[in-house]
Amino acid sequence: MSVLLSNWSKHVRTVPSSYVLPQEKRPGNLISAPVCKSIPVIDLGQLGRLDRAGVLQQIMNACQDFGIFQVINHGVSEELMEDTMSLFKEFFDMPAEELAEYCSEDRTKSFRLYTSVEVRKLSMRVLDLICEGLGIEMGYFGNEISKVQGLLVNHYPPCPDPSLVLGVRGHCDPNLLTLVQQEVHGLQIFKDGQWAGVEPLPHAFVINICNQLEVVALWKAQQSYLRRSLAKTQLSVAIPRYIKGQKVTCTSRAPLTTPTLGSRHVEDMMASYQPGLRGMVISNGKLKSAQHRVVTNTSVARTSLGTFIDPCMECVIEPAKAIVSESYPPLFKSYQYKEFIEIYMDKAYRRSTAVELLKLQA
Ligand SMILES: O=C(O)CCC(=O)C(=O)O
Ligand SMILES: [Fe+2]
Repeated sequence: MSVLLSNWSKHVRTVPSSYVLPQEKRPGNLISAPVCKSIPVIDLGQLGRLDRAGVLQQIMNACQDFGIFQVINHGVSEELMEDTMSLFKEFFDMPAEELAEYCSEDRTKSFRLYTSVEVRKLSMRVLDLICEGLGIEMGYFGNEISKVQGLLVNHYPPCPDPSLVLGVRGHCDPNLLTLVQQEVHGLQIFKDGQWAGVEPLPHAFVINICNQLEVVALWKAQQSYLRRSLAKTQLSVAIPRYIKGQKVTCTSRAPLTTPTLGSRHVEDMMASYQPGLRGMVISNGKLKSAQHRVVTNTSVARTSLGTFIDPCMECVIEPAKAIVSESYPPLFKSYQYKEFIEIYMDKAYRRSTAVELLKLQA
C-alpha cells in the first residue's frame, strides 16, 4: 500500500521530493516556534461553582483575542479520551495490508463511535456558553448550523526534515466549531505576526472558533450592539437573524434588555462608540477564527482527533433584508454554506480570504 504514508515513512531517511514545499512556504526553523503560554486554558469545572461570570468572561476574551482556547474539566471522561486515542494509534500501527481494507475514496461512508456522542455534548455546551457570553438565547446554534459532525483523525509520522514540510498548511477551519484532542506538539496558531505552539495538555480539548461562528457571531455582536444603541437612541431597527435556513427578521424597539456580555467587551464597545451605527458595529465584529497549521517532528508520530461541527450544506447564512438601508447596510452577503465551501475549496483563492470575499464592500 504505497499510498499510505504511515507505512513506508518508517523507512525513509530523506523527505521525498513530492512532499518538499517551495522555499517560501516551508516552515524552516519556525517548526520549533515557542509554545504560546497565553492561550487561555478554561476550567469548565468552575461553571457549577460561584465563578460562572468569570468563566464566561474568559471564553469571550479567548474568542476575541485568540480564536482558540483549551478546556479542562469539560465532562468527557479521561478514560474515554485515552481509549479513543489508543484506538486510532493502534489503527495507524496496523500492517499495510490490514489498513488497506479500510481505505476508501468514498468520503460519505461513515461509522459511529461513542466518543462522538460525548464530544457532541461538549460542543453544544461550548456553543451555548458562547451564546450566553454574547447575550443571545441558549440553543441558538442547535439547528441546521450545527447539524453535521465529523471526526477527522490526522496521523503525522515522524519526518526526516520537518523544516521542509508541513503536516497541515496554515488555514482557518471553514465550519462552525472544531474540537481537537492532541498529545504531541505540532499544532501552531498565527498570533501577533508569528507562529506559536498550542501546548498539548493532558485530557484537554482545543476549541477552535471557525469561519461560520465568526460570521454569525459578528451579526450577533451587531444585534447586541444594536440593543445598546437602541437603548441610547430610542430608534427602531430591524435586526438580522439567521435561523434554520429561513430569512427571519425581527424588529425591536427600545428599551431592550441589558445584554450579558462580559464587562470588558462592553467597555470596548462603549469606548469605541461613535454616533452612527455602522462604525460601532464594525468595531465590534470581534469573534475571530484562529489561523493554524501543523508542523512535524523527527522523533515521534503525532495523532490528532478533530471533531468538526458543520452546518448542513443548504443552511442559509444571511442578514435580513430589512437591515439593508442606506444608513445601515449589512456586512455580509447572504450565502448558503455550500457557497462558502465552494469558495473555500477553490484553488484560485487563498482559503483565509473566503470570509472576506463574502463581506460586502464598505
Ligand atoms: O492535527 C491538528 O492538530 C489539527 C489539524 C487541522 O487543523 C485540521 O484538520 O483542520
Ligand atoms: Fe484545522
